Amino acid sequence: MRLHSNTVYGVVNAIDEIFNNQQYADKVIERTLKSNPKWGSRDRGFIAESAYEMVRWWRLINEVSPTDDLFHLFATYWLMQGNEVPPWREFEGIDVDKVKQRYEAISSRAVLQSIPDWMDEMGSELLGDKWDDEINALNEQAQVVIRANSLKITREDLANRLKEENIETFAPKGYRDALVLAKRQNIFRNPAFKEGLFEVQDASSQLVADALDAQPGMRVIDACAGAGGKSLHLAALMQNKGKILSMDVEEWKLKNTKLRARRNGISIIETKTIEGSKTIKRLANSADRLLLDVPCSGMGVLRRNPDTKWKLSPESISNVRLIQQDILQGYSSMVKSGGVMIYATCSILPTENQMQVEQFLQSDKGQNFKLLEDQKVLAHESGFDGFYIAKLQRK
Ligand SMILES: C[S@@+](CC[C@H](N)C(=O)[O-])C[C@H]1O[C@@H](n2cnc3c(N)ncnc32)[C@H](O)[C@@H]1O
Repeated sequence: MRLHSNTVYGVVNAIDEIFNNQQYADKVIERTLKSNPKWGSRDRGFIAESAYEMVRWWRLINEVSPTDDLFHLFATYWLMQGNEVPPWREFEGIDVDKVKQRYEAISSRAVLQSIPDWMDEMGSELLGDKWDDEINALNEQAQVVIRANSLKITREDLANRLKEENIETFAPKGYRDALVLAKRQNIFRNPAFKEGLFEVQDASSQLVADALDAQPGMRVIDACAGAGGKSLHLAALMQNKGKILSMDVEEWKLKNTKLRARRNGISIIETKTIEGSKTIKRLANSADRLLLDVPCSGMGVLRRNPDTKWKLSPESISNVRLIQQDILQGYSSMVKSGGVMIYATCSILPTENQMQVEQFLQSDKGQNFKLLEDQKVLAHESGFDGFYIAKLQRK
């Protein structure tokens, strides 16, 4: 593939923003693409993919590159992808053989997998034999998965409709509404998306609403609803009958939920910003089903958000674990006796998952609950994101 200097500069500038100005990768890439409307879809694809891959392999690239100059780092990345580097002034000092030698001399798993040492130690300690395969899988590029909005279309009809537009998909087994795109592409501009026929949602994430077993007519609370991905899925499973209260501490996220609900043809979602413990207390014993899709480290979704590797720390994981336990303790009272609660994370770490549930069950509040089942979804076993889903019932 031939390199073009304007797009390489685009990648290098984006990387500069991400690492030297501590900006979020997805926001920087979105801004870069927006500010250059003349770039065609190939150029956009090149910039987004190269920037994400450089973020993913940042530690390894830095180890192998002759210097920390951003063009040298880009050239190292480019060579490591099996490409050739053109004789540009920016790439002077790059010696292909030396890059190869430096790469071959590395034996540390943390460097080869391009993760911080602490993350490798934590993963190995908590996941044992499974860590090697898991971190390998978490470094792969994520597939684009969509969920057919069953309120408007069946999965089969959606697949046929996309096929008419030359978008090939396949239906993974075990996920009733999921379709995987055969080729990665930006699907948000597709008219079917604007008509609310599908949402982009990983297959593992689609297991969460399914596990809650919400029936039409029920009263459901999604207490950490964010931009509403799971609320929308719940509404579809409930055939848009009953009531879903989508709550979050961040009001702006709930605004997004409302917009998405309208596009999806959903009328049963009401949103409420959590102002404090009073908001929760007022809802005691009110829900047939309660979803706690809690904030987490995101260690199960590193494929989608590779910059998480560089933003997390053992301290930030300890902090989020405190919030998770607080949410379990404080929010579980909203479910009625006999009702079902799901505790879910997009993490693969047992400390955020089964150990949190065990701690809850051993606490005073947890005495009222029993664990029905839990799913520990690992990326290397499922082929999709890493998730944890525990189903508990209030006695
Ligand atoms: C994993 S995300 C939720 C994703 C969302 N359910 C979806 O499917 O798109 C966790 C959410 O919890 C919210 N959050 C953080 N602390 C919270 C708290 N104490 N109570 C409720 N929500 C909280 C965050 O703002 C974030 O939107």
